[in-house]
Amino acid sequence: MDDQRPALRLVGLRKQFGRPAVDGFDLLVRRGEFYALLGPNGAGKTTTLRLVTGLLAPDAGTIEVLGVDMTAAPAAAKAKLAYLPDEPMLYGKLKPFEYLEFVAGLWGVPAQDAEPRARELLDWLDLSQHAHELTEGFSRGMKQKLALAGALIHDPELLILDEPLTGLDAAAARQVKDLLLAHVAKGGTVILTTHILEVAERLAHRIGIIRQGRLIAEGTLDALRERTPGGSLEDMFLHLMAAP
Ligand SMILES: Nc1ncnc2c1ncn2[C@@H]1O[C@H](COP(=O)(O)OP(=O)(O)OP(=O)(O)O)[C@@H](O)[C@H]1O
Repeated sequence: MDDQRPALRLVGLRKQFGRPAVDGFDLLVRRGEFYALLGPNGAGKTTTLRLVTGLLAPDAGTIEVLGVDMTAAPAAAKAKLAYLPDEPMLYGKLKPFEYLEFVAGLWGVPAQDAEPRARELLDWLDLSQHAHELTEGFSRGMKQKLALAGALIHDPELLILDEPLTGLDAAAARQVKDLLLAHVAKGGTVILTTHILEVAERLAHRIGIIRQGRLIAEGTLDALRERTPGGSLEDMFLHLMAAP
């Protein structure tokens, strides 16, 4: 049955650029999970997300999005997900609503569905008062929030985000976190990378730690903490990074 399929299954995923960036990555994320991927700079997090979202082709391994194979059926697999890159691209000459209409059109969302959804997202992210401004004048955080709205406009089942909270002020970070939690509350799946351990601690059902292109530890916050008795997630993370 469709519902039994994981949101994401990676088996033996590999990609190298001269040297391995993703080096035999296995991962299983269930539907309705909030999964945080942590790892030091250069560990392979962004490359993994770019493989998963079909922006890069793997050298080896399989990627299954809600049961659909990314290599065999890329269009069907991509339709089930949305990707928010760490530096999203907007079209500066569009206003927020025009941008969302444009993205909705790319996904084939009918205008009568796209319009109320766009308004709801702009309201939620506190961007409605900027509805008549061109996005080229937006601050970095405002652009990031609008890009998130664009990612959500076709109501994807799986939402994949690369460092979505970096550079946001406290209010914006709260709006984005609430939106992600709402996505999970209605049955969607969220996978994000973050360097902010507190985000992983507070939001994620499970946390995966990646080092040198491999998943080296994974579990709930409590399960991971047991690996470093008395320690915090930060202690455990630094301990794992320091291991030979
Ligand atoms: N297009 C590319 N060409 C060459 N090397 C690349 C390319 N993309 C990534 N790499 C290399 O792959 C490795 C993993 O990079 P990646 O960006 O996936 O790491 P990351 O975990 O996202 O790091 P960060 O936390 O700094 O964003 C690095 O050694 C990086 O230099």
